[in-house]
Amino acid sequence: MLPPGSFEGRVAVITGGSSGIGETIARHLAALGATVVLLGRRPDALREVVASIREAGGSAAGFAADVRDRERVEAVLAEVVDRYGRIDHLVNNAAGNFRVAPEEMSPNAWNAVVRIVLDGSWHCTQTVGRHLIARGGGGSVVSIGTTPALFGDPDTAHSASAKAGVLAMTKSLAIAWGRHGIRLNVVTPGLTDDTGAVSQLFAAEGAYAANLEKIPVGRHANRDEIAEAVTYLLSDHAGYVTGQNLVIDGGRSLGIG
Ligand SMILES: CCC/C=C/C(=O)SCCNC(=O)CCNC(=O)[C@H](O)C(C)(C)COP(=O)([O-])OP(=O)([O-])OC[C@H]1O[C@@H](n2cnc3c(N)ncnc32)[C@H](O)[C@@H]1OP(=O)([O-])[O-]
Ligand SMILES: NC(=O)C1=CN([C@@H]2O[C@H](COP(=O)(O)OP(=O)(O)OC[C@H]3O[C@@H](n4cnc5c(N)ncnc54)[C@H](OP(=O)(O)O)[C@@H]3O)[C@@H](O)[C@H]2O)C=CC1
Repeated sequence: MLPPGSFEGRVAVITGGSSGIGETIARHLAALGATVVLLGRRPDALREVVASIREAGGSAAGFAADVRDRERVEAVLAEVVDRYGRIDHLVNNAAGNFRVAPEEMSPNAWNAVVRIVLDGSWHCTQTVGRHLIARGGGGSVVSIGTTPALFGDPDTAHSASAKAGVLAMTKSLAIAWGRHGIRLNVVTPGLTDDTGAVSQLFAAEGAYAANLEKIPVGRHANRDEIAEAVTYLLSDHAGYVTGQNLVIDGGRSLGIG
């Protein structure tokens, strides 16, 4: 969608870039000329995706890091700046989620998800933001949201609450850092094929088909459709867009709100 070379000379960090939507975002950014840096917990998964992006002619590196670990996040991002001289873009994509009734959720279960989604996004965003401000500004951040953050979901209150926090963080920092030329936005996908969400949340018999029934356009999203929106919002073509939430759910949430 974007002209070739749109991210030439840029460095983009993608958390959870070793699978699902994050992997596809990384592939799109690399194809548009960015050096992509992937963060995730599993080194083998990172190695595989990095090798495949390089085979396709892209520039990529992977760092094993749990985004909940502030010290590790700071150390990795400092190493990225040392190695490449800059970070221009951040995609807060790493997430954890599972279905559990709120009255049955243990404190650890709540924390596991909130610390990945909300704390992890904060650790990465503040660290990258400080780098961007120190270098004189510019740059952009996209965080991946979820429709339950807007409308609620009884089975994923931890994820919905954390993602609502990420949306509020995005709007707050968009105001704070606008004068530094730093833009922050959210992309909120509906259920997207070939991702952890499908296996993690829609594995029960009939759940995937039942969800399909609720979508006006009659199908689930594909990973490229989400990645294209993310690359647009990260790019200079979206230079006047900040603090916004782009919902890409085939009309699923229409009539709910
Ligand atoms: C429309 C679609 C929207 C999609 C949105 C998405 O985000 S899709 C993205 C989908 N992708 C992913 O989710 C991929 C990444 N996901 C993950 O890594 C794991 O699912 C994680 C989030 C649990 C984190 O792992 P970890 O190693 O840090 O955690 P841990 O194993 O140590 O457990 C911590 C606590 O949670 C408890 N608990 C766990 N499962 C369940 C359950 N089903 N039921 C109840 N509780 C559960 C567990 O018992 C423990 O509590 P306890 O017993 O101590 O009181
Ligand atoms: N797929 C969908 O239908 C939808 C997805 N979303 C959102 O899109 C994003 C991607 O989802 P999806 O592609 O399904 O996810 P996947 O489960 O396929 O991938 C999640 C990625 O995040 C990484 N990750 C998880 N926990 C951590 C952590 N603590 N630190 C670092 N990395 C971590 C995983 O790597 P590793 O395990 O190696 O750490 C993996 O690469 C998420 O933010 C999700 O909430 C929103 C709505 C719908």
